[in-house]
Amino acid sequence: MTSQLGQLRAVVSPSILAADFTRLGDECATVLGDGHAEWLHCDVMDGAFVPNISFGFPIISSLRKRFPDAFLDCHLMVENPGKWVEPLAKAGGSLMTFHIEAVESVDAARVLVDAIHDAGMAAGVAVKPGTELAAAGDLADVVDMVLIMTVEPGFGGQSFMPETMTKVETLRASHPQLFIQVDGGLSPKTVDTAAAAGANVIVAGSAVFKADDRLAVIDALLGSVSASLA
Ligand SMILES: O=C(CO)[C@@H](O)[C@H](O)COP(=O)(O)O
Ligand SMILES: [Fe+2]
Repeated sequence: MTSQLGQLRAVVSPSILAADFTRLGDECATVLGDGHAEWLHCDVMDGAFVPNISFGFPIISSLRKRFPDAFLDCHLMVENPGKWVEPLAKAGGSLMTFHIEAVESVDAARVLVDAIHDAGMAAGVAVKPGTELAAAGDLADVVDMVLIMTVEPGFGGQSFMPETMTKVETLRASHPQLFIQVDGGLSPKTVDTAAAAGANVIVAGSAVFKADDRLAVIDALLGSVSASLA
């Protein structure tokens, strides 16, 4: 399958969970744009699949209105993800990533991937740190991206789990062109480990939004991945 995401390249996706929600649009404007971040990572949590509630489609829809050209990378930590394909597409999501743990079977996941594509979005599948790669790996030929969680989903600001890198290495060895995203605890200190393992999409919340120089952090993350891809 040809990925909707284009050629393999370094991507940084700042996680808006770490932004100041009272001025979310202006926060996003500080990281988006030429030579800055291409994507915005939007963590949707339902308080059931994960023990936290974050934000939902009205926020995504507002971001779409303010940033018509932004790539909205939506990480759905929700039960019954199929229910949310149409609302997310309507809100303007560019990519919908669902958790393999939230679907009944690989066959059900394939149906969901088709629905996401039919709704005009790219499709991603995520695996928690304790979940074997196998089920999501089976989908690697039909999705546009696989997300290997590097923390337990639910909260920002946690520590990167290096033991998850074996999954990234295995996936990269079998899928040289696949977009592989890592999410949780990524910073200029941990990115080299993820980049060397084969990740090309780096989600970073705290490391970007809590930094004095956000663009310098984004540059450092992009530089690490670009060097590994070269
Ligand atoms: O999906 C999640 C957490 O569940 C992440 O996207 C976090 O928002 C990343 O935050 P940092 O670890 O980079 O602060
Ligand atoms: Fe996330």
